[in-house]
Amino acid sequence: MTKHEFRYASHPEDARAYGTEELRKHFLMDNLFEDDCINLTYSMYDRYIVGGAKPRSKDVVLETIPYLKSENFLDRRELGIVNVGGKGQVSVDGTVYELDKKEALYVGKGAKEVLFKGGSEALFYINSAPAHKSFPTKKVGKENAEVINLGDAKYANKRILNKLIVNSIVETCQLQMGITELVEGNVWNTMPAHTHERRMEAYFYFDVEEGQTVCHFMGQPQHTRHIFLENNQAVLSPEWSIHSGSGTTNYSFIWGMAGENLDYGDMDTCSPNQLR
Ligand SMILES: O=C(O)C(=O)C[C@H](O)C(=O)CO
Ligand SMILES: [Zn+2]
Repeated sequence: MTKHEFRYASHPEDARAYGTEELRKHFLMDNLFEDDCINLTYSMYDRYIVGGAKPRSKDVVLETIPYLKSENFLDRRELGIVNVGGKGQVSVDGTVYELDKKEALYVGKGAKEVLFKGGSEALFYINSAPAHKSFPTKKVGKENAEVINLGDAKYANKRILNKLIVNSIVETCQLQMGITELVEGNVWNTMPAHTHERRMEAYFYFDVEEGQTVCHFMGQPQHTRHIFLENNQAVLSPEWSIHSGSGTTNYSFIWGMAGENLDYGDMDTCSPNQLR
């Protein structure tokens, strides 16, 4: 069963007035994984879809949702999947792909059936963006990732960034996805923070130790707000917003984005002491 929610986009000046509940209502996605379901949030930020598939006692098929007005989910879209649970399988039009934890699958526009195989402990995190062209479906294993070491233990932000679905590895129309892993003893991601008016972004936090939390910072650099996230929760980052976080432990997160360009390095960075 494929369930869906809808989120409008917010003007940054309106978002400044949001309190805790409104911030959570508009930006947080806290119910991604439900047994034998696919839970999707369709956002008006670049019409990006964020979701999760948790097949357990049966196979689960990605169904079209009313906002698409298309016969199949991928008639006019592309899809990125990252497994954050135990080893699992995804079948695309009958071809089966094995995904270990932290491995990704890109599915191009035009695929008719995406099926998440039941009977495993897999948890599939999903991002999707509109697509104008069909690129081949491709698995991106750990060995294919582009790995970058970032940060410094002195600033508590030492982390390993794994580019997975980026155009140097797999051709896509808009979608870019990857995993950043905080090294033990480090807690700050994406600090110095940045915005990119050309692209929206979504962050999904996982491998957060039980009982711990991540404080995600958002908002315009001069008007920041925060949302606390638990394990396996995601947050939308509008094009005008920073997206950075600090945990009470180290953790990992998946970043995914879409918009005007495919240039990962296109960021407007702000130094920590410029933030308000
Ligand atoms: O740790 C980081 O820094 C990131 O992972 C940054 C994200 O990849 C990002 O925000 C890309 O725009
Ligand atoms: Zn970013």
